[in-house]
Amino acid sequence: MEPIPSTILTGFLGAGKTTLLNRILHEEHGLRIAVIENEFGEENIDNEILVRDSGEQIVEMNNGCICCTVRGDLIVALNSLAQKRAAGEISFDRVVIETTGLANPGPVAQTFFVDEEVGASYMLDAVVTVVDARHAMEQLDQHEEAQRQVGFADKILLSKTDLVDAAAVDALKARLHRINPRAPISTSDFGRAPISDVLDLRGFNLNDKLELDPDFLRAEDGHDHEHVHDEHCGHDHGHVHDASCAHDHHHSHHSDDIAAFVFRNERPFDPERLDQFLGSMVQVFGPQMLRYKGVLSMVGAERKVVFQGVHQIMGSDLGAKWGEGETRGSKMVFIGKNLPKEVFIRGLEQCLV
Ligand SMILES: Nc1nc2c(ncn2[C@@H]2O[C@H](COP(=O)(O)OP(=O)(O)OP(=O)(O)O)[C@@H](O)[C@H]2O)c(=O)[nH]1
Repeated sequence: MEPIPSTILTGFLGAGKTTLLNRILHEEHGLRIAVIENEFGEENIDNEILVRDSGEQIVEMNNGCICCTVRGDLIVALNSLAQKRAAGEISFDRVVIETTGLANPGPVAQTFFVDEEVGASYMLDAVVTVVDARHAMEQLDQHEEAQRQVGFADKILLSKTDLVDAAAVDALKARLHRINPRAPISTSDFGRAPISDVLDLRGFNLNDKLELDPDFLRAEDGHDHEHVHDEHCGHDHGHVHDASCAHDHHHSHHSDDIAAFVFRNERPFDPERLDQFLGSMVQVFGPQMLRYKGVLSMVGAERKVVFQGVHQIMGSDLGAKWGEGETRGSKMVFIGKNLPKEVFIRGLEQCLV
């Protein structure tokens, strides 16, 4: 049987996850979605909001979606859903797991790789993070979990953009982009986001498209974001724009613990050396390595190698053939907490032929 595509929906407290799910659960889209509320033992308020007065653990919605509450182990819940599905007791095509606002999505994502039964029945499609445009700046300043949720994202949805002005949205987008240059950002206005922005993103699939904004790469090459902000804002604090300017100003100087860096080189890698190096890096820095992904050129290989990982768990696969006339080379992006960029870059250079 084909593995069931699964989406992890995360976002800080009150970001708008339930609002988004509620819309998905009530919309006619022809998809049969099982929603898992991953509350880990807490009293589940969300489930009551979603399905209203029903005491059932699994509730079928009239558009075919299923809502299910997990008060314990996510692995047990996923396996039990898969068994019921295989037995023909319930029917659904995909799963959305809503994590609690304070959750670190890492362990939830790892469930798909570490548990064999879950791995056989499900395929992690993407981590989708809802970011509250009104409160995110403060949340990112104060809560590492908020940064982590952004760092893990394969897709970011901005909620509550109706409550802030365009300049604040731009400043937030720039910051989110610095934390996670991989994740495309779009908006979810009271949960109104196209379903294609939430499901079937294939963010976790190994493919050889490593989307990176060229501006980000340029910035990495030496441009200083902070200065761009300064010039833009000026230092005139008595100005009318002061409120939002001072805000940007303050945040542009804030360095998030969770950040990304990129490695690029046109020389091919020696696979053995690279394997050894990455193996030892995940041993040491795995807990800080939220997400990494790359398209690599290996010496003597006709095909691209695509690799990615979450913390200590790494995987790689053969990608497409290098095109004729295509410039061969590798690019990798690492998103993590306080990662020693220089150590990674110098180490990776040592693995080149
Ligand atoms: N103005 C505005 N309010 C929104 C938007 N999206 C959600 N909200 C409101 O934000 C509040 C929190 O939304 P929820 O969907 O419950 O957020 P959540 O992420 O599920 O919250 P937790 O489960 O507590 O982490 C609700 O009052 C929503 O109506 C939006 O786009 N604009």
